[in-house]
Amino acid sequence: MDTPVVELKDVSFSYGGPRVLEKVNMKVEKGDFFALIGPNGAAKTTLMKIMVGLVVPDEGEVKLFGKNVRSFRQWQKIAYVPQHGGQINLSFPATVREIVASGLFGKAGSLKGKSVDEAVRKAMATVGIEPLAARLIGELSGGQRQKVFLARSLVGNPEALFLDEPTTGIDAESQEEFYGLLEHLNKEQGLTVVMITHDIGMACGMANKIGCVKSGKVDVHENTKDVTEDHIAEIMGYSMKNRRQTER
Ligand SMILES: Nc1ncnc2c1ncn2[C@@H]1O[C@H](COP(=O)(O)OP(=O)(O)OP(=O)(O)O)[C@@H](O)[C@H]1O
Repeated sequence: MDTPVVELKDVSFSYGGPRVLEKVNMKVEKGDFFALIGPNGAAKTTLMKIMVGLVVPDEGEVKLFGKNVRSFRQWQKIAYVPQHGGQINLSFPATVREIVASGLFGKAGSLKGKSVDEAVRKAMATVGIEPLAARLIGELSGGQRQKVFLARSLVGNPEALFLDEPTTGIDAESQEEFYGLLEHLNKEQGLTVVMITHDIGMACGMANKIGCVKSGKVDVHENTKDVTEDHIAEIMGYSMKNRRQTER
């Protein structure tokens, strides 16, 4: 079997107070579409930051592609899209093309001139935003902006993509389109996807593994086709009212 993309062993973490994660053990395998779900404040974002090496756990071991997560070489293989694209300043006069190209920062290596243009063009074409290339990022709709962030994360040709609630605040139609893109990248191109979401329906329908984060632990469900939406909602303690709110 291939080396896992991410492997956590007995990982614990606190921000100074009580532990938000307690002896977490889990693996993300190559080709997984891994959905992380859980109530607000359950530590999903913290867990993802630990996976990509942005937060160092107090205890335990984190490996990315079998090596120490803090190794710069390992970071070259992944892309991380934080919530709201990392609170980018929308009044900054950057074009879509420039934002996508910024995804090559620190990764371009031997890419020069034409190769950079080609990589940027390819990433924009993959998510269907070529017609927006010269538009300013602040002029776009939420759904269009999410596609720009996705293109920026793909431009460095990552092996794994980590997305923190990428469809928050965008309309249902744009969400569907965005999930379709992710499914294509995962199934057709073998990209490993780890995604935090509040959309249980999507998680059950698309992911092959669901990690339920609650009370400092992560409960992983495989064969998600056998796991019903209601079952997951019950485990997570989501009321029907909450589910309707989060799925909007
Ligand atoms: N920088 C920080 N300093 C102190 N506490 C923090 C910090 N970041 C998060 N926390 C706390 O850690 C816990 C987990 O937060 P985290 O953002 O990881 O949860 P989450 O599951 O992603 O939540 P949400 O679904 O609301 O985004 C929360 O109680 C939060 O208040």
